[in-house]
Amino acid sequence: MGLPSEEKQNLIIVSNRLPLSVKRVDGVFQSSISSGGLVTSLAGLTKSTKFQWFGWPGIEVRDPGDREEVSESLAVHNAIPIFLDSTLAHEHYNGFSNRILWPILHYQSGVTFDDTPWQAYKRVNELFADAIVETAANGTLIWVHDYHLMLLPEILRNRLKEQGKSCAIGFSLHTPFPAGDFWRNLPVRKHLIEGLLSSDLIGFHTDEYKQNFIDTCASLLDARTEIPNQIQYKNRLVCTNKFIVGIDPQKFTETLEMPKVQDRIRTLKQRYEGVKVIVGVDRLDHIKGLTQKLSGFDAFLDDHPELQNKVVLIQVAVPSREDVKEYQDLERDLCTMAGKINGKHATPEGTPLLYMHRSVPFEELTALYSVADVCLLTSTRDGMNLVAFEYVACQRERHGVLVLSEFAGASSFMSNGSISFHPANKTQMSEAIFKAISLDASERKSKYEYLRDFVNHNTSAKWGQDFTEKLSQRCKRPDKPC
Ligand SMILES: O=P(O)(O)OC[C@H]1O[C@H](O[C@H]2O[C@H](CO)[C@@H](O)[C@H](O)[C@H]2O)[C@H](O)[C@@H](O)[C@@H]1O
Ligand SMILES: O=c1ccn([C@@H]2O[C@H](COP(=O)(O)OP(=O)(O)O)[C@@H](O)[C@H]2O)c(=O)[nH]1
Repeated sequence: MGLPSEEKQNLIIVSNRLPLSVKRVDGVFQSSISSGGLVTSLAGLTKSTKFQWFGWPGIEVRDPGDREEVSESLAVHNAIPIFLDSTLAHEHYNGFSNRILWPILHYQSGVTFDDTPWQAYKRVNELFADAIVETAANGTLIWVHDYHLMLLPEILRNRLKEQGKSCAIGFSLHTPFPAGDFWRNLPVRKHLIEGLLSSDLIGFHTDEYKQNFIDTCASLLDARTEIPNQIQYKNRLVCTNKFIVGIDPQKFTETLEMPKVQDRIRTLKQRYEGVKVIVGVDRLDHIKGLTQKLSGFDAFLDDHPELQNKVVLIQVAVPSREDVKEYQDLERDLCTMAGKINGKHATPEGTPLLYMHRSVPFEELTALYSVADVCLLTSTRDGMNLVAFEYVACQRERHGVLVLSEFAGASSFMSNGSISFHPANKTQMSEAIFKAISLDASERKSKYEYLRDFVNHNTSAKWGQDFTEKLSQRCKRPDKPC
């Protein structure tokens, strides 16, 4: 299945972050793979679908010659940079997207609105539209991703019309969409929803996020929403649906088979012989519930003195959004907590917590997933959480246990094969960890098999095919009910 081959050539993907982030080291441009689940999910599509990927390269490049050099190096990966000056990029990405919009989408209170970053957000969405309209041809499918670009569908639709072009526009939100009154915290909420409603198809990770969005359209804009998955607004019909984002499980299986990864697995197994390994991999972000995780682990160590030196938590906290004060404060708090936990529970034989504040290369990550008996994910809210999928993809041998917060989007699909808990309840977290390390082999196997089938079925390739196929149908029959 998937798009007919001529349409595969004609897909544009747009996200704030490109798969490669560019840096200048000693005057030379270098690119490295970007972090985070959005890049993982879209990169997983590249095997099955051909597309051009527009986004911000992560660096300011002013000189035209330099811009050409960066563009050429990214073109090899079908990536097209949209250059932004650093103040504008900062206000858009850190100022509005990550200090205002991101917390509201994740039910965090106390957000203060400010007009300067909002103006930057609008400007960046316009600059993205300008760049895309240049390249898009009549009939191109344009698939826009995430909260940094919520105004883009409307601006794009207007610009394309001015140029006499007609393209189907799809939008996927990678975060939750909040329920009830929460969205009201944002004074510019109406602009953003209207921006999205110029799409033909809007995708969410779960039914809950989709329904929250539909309810907001009805209450805020008086849009007609009686027919399931359908929003009628200003004479346009917009379809919404759940599309399950995933990973490329084969990439993990193949990496695990590499001799050097097998060597690394052997070394780690020897190092942790007789010790239960719990792994956590999260961007350093409030939504990942990292302070809750460390408190819960501390409670677990208090509750089980008999397990001293027999359990270790290896927590990878991937640096993220480091220019935002709230993220800097969180980093400091975590460092302090990690020190206190080890101060309290360490023995001459070792420390129970290994806290790593850095990125981990992919091969090391797969080895780490593979040797872990438990994966502990404690998100207070999380669009999906692809780490949960990745852990399962590396558990063919061990049948390790996923301990997953009920607030991760992934929990709506994976709760049957995992141990679910409320991240604000450290007693529950401690009990969940204990249960995970105590499950017998047959219980672990049946949970693993359930999750394996889910992860192998819901791949990133399938996600991309399902969405683009639906979008292409909308393009041909825009008035057809969803
Ligand atoms: O681009 P960054 O600011 O470095 O942040 C990384 C990404 O974080 C968010 O990821 C989300 O998408 C994942 C895949 O759908 C999902 O599993 C996860 O729950 C989300 O948090 C953000 O939405 C992306 O735009 C960022 O690129
Ligand atoms: O050093 C690392 C460790 C992990 N990841 C990847 O970051 C993604 C995290 O995605 P998830 O959906 O769990 O959350 P997000 O960070 O997007 O909110 C996963 O694919 C991880 O493999 C990464 O980019 N760098």
